[in-house]
Amino acid sequence: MATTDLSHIRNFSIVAHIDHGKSTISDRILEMTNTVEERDMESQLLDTMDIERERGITIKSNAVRVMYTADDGETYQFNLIDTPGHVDFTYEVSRSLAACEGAVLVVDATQGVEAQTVSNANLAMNADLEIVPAINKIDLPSAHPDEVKVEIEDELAVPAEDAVCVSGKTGEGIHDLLEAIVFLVPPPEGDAGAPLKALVLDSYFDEYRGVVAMVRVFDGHVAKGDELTMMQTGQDFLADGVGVKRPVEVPVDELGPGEVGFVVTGLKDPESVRVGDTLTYRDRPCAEALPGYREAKPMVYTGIFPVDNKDYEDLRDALEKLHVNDPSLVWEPETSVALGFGFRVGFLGLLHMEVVKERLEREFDLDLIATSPSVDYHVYLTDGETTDVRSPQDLPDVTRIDHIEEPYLSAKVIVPPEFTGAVMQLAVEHRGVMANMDYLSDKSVEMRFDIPLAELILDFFDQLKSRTKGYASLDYEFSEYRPSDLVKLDILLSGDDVDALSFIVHRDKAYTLARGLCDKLKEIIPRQLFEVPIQGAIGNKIIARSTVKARRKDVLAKCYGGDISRKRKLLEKQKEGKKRMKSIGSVEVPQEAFLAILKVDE
Ligand SMILES: Nc1nc2c(ncn2[C@@H]2O[C@H](COP(=O)(O)OP(=O)(O)OP(=O)(O)O)[C@@H](O)[C@H]2O)c(=O)[nH]1
Repeated sequence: MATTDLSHIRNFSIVAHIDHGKSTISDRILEMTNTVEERDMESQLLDTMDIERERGITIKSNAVRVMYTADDGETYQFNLIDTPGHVDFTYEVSRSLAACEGAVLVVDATQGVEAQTVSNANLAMNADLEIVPAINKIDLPSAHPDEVKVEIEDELAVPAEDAVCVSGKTGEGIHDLLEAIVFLVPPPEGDAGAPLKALVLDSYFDEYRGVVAMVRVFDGHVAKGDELTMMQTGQDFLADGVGVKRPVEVPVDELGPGEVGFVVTGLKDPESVRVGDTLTYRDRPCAEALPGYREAKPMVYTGIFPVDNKDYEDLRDALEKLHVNDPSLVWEPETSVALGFGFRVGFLGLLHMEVVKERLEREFDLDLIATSPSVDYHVYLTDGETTDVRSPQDLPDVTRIDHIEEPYLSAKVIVPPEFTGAVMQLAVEHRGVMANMDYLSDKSVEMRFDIPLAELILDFFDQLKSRTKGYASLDYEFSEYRPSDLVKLDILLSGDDVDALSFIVHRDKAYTLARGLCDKLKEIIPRQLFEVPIQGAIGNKIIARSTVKARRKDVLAKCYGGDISRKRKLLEKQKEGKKRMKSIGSVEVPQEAFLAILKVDE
């Protein structure tokens, strides 16, 4: 396959608020351009990870080449880049946009503009992309596309006369959308004769081929056998192959200016290829590297420990491999008296944390325990020093602390007016302070408030959804560090302090949370052969307690001697349960106990 003339290439992303239908529209595009035979069509083709399919969400961006023969008779090469919609993955969206000239902005015709629609539209505009609005789900009876057009113009300042009305479900309007892409998205520019200049959009590790880099070529060409270098890391290598995804991998002779595809590097060290780096010729490098990406800053930290301590090295290895295609992941070793050796891992948000933990368990077959999430506290000591504390157990003794500062966010919630009271109350319960409130239209209100990140990572999002019947949408960004009256709450099991269960909390909430947590742990920790007192303490002061009563009977006592197979089954069941347990002193503690704080209803 030769490279395509620049005027016949269109590179675009599809961006939207979560669940507005990006993946469904991408599927229809693949189907209608015969990229995928109908019989091979499964839904959410671009969501390749199991977790993505099961949860119906997109986590990673994905780039696919589609050939489209337009009404003008010409065949165009579309490089379609699917992006995630959840606020945790905004970073991934901005990466994809750097490779495009246009963005299809999908807005659900029943929901209208939501918080992530606004921020994604802004990202696309800041990247100077041509925006093609697409109003989706017009097959639904509750669709109100004309009102959504007005919202797009008023709230996003994007002209909506060109907005295409589509249904990802029935395929209606998808043809018009493809035509709009041809006409509205500008073709890429690039110099075919210049030395190679390509942006690494993403990379992943393959057991057999080493690191595979997804790239967007800006100038020059790349082909199998080229001697290349990564400008940031200085890593040289020989291109082992180049190709495109359709969405299965198809080798091509070369990738030229404006094209998107993959380069097999053969490199075994995942660290040698960084997303955002510039790929060029070793002996004839381009004059300067592409701007690259802003580093993603982790917001949430948690301890991750192998259930079985001998898996520690495997866990480190797995983190290194995941890091190749998720550069936002950071970690450092952490030791816990209760859980042994593990890592303190930084994430972009709670969903990111869940996804990483699940990928580690599934893709690398590890049994893991995650401890309750924490933020990065700035602790000012009486001796004038400051220290960053990301794990409650690292908090210095109170006598050494002058004051503590915690990160605050500026949060934006968009809701129908009838829910403003509920949102305000929720915000106050989470130490939020209202900054302002704006009527975007008579159907939606934008509320802005300052709120500590630590509050948002507990159960804020779930509560927001349930108290607004799912109508509210949330977006947030870091604002500043502010002083807070924070204390460390310790949890003692049978009188022993369990470091992995302690957490940092605002003093005003310590009593309620301690009581809630002791009660929750009492439900979670199974009865043992002896009584287990659970206590919550600040320093030496016990502020809450509960007790797990002793178990009276042995499981086997149920089967009166004879039936051996039944006996074996019961023992096996018990063993299965044990795998997910961790012995803390003499107490068997299940995995959920370490995340119980997320489930305490205040
Ligand atoms: N009725 C109807 N449902 C649709 C349409 N498009 C998508 N859906 C449904 O809306 C839900 C979300 O669609 P997705 O394509 O997964 O949304 P997404 O924007 O890719 O979501 P993320 O990848 O998680 O950000 C799914 O249940 C789809 O079946 C449509 O045109 N009509």
